[in-house]
Amino acid sequence: MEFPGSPAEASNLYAPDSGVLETVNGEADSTLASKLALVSPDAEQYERLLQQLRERLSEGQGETIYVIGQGSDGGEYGLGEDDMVASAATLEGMAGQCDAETVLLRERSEPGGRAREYLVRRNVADNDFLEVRVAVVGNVDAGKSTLLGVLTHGELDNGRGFARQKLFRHKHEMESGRTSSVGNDILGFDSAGNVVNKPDAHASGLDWTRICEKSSKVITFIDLAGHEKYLKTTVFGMTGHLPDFCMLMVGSNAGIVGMTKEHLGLALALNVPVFVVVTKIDMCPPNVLQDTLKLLQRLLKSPGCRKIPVLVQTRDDVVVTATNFTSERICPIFQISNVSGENLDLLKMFLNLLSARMGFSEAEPAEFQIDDTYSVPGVGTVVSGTVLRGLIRLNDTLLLGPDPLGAFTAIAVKSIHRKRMPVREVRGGQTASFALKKIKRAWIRKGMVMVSPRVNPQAYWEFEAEILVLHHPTTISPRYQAMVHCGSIRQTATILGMSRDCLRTGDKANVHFRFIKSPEFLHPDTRLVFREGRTKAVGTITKLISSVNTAPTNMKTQQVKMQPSKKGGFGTNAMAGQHGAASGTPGAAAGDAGAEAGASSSLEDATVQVAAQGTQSQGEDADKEKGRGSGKRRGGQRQRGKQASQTAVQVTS
Ligand SMILES: Nc1nc2c(ncn2[C@@H]2O[C@H](COP(=O)(O)OP(=O)(O)OP(=O)(O)O)[C@@H](O)[C@H]2O)c(=O)[nH]1
Repeated sequence: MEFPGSPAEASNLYAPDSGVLETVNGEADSTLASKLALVSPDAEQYERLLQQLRERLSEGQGETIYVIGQGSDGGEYGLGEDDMVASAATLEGMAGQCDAETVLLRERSEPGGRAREYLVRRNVADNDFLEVRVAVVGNVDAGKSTLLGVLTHGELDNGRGFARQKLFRHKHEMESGRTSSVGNDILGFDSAGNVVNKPDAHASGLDWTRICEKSSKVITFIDLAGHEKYLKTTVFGMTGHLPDFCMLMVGSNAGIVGMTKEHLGLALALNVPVFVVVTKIDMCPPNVLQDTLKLLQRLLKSPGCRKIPVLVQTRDDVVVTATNFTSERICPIFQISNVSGENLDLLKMFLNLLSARMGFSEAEPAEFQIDDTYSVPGVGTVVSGTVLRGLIRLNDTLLLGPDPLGAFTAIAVKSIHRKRMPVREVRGGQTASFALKKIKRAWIRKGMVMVSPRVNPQAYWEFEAEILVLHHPTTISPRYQAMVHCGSIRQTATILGMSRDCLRTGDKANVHFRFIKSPEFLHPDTRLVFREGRTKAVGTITKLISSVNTAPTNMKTQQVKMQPSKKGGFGTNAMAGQHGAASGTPGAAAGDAGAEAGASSSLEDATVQVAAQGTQSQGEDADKEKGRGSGKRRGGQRQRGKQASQTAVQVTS
């Protein structure tokens, strides 16, 4: 393997004190730290080894890489033949008890004999699989759609656009050969790491359900457009679809051109680990390929990127880079041909070893971020997106919002799909879609969320963020407006103030933003991209600002229209996003919803408006609401979803 990064950095990967392999197999216990630990453990040692393997499998969301013949006790690495056979048998036995499979990834010579690395992957329950999302970016014609066609359909390309035809979604894409929308393609691996995609020659596409049923791990490729005119979509794909990794494609003959740097910068700004795939090596003269690789490595090592580029040429390189990849500094580089198939096996092996970055805890309240909506005949409105945290089960009640007033509506989860497959639950890190009853598609925006009533969701008009201006032709000053991309939120915001008089390229500042259209559900520490034409800035949300009495000026007339509704009970205080908290506590809200469900046995009907941006305590709000007579209030039980939806629409119209 070549380590074009500094030798010190590269060798650190293997150094026992590097933090990467510092405790082999995660073993901190000195009695089990010897390379001989698995040779003939007694009952107690075996139990501890087993326990440790279980923990590592849960930490790795069902998989881990286990090293045999290498201790962390400072002894010489490597085992003799008999000890290796005995250790492998012990590992096999432990894996069996964890309901996991072992696959030998690599064997290497060490001074004391041989050392091996095994992938230990838990067998998943029927209809369950590990999920890893990979955003695919790169300049036009780098071969993105072609590679995805080749990987997911198992047929090589002819160099004239044969493989990509299977992926295009729009007629104009077929004609121009350019991707314009965010596309999804899946590649499934079984527990032994074999690709399970088997396209049906008679059917037009892949049978996703079959792939998911047979897979232990499914890689979802988020295929993003390469052309500059679709950059908005590309940014949305990178922020809204929450990729675990970014695959940057570079045509070896074209080199680092067009949007390549832009896309790399975007991945870096969003802290998404990047690997590079250099395509078309079949048609590229060797000197041109070398130039492209040199430029690429220089770019990756530059102060703006600070990556350690690693050319992946063997299966060993794959294991080392894949297992150290989440450290974010390593940047593996593959050189492939979609036409001859060269090195595609290395890329597939790498993809099989990637594990999702997003952890999951069942105890956390559920949060689902919507990145797309559909109207499905016979089903109604369907929302798709990513579960950011927690667990969502069939029949759970979630709060959907914020609507343009900053309010949330209780809905019941009546059907869940993962990759087009009906399931009973989804958890943090997984993508899913939900059919929503009695909710109009037009009512739902990208960036809305569905959260557990425990979350006490608030919607914010304003926030502060620490911003770095990557590029701006002149200076940015207050009142400047640009599009904020944050998760799946995509809305224009105005700069109300900042910690400097004006901002130029390269400047950092604390900036106060205000959304122009509707309040959003935000979290501090979320990364965001702020862009308008050629202006780009990246940053992190530092503070969410309550917006009591800070309704957007462009809503004033509409607010007046909304106020009287003596019958409807929309008192001024209840104007979410205008006068703070709207109604009862979320707990009360959930309770209301529950009560309604009991009364009408239709939870989807129960609309609950919960607090939006108020500074008042929830208790106070609840009291006020009670004082107004909760039964008829919008926070009350009798407000129907339809009515609320209409209200929401009126306000924006
Ligand atoms: N010879 C050769 N041709 C390739 C290879 N990969 C892709 N191509 C060809 O390159 C052209 C462009 O490939 P695409 O997959 O459409 O490129 P893209 O990056 O998806 O482009 P956009 O969708 O516009 O962003 C097609 O004609 C492919 O057949 C390769 O490895 N070798």
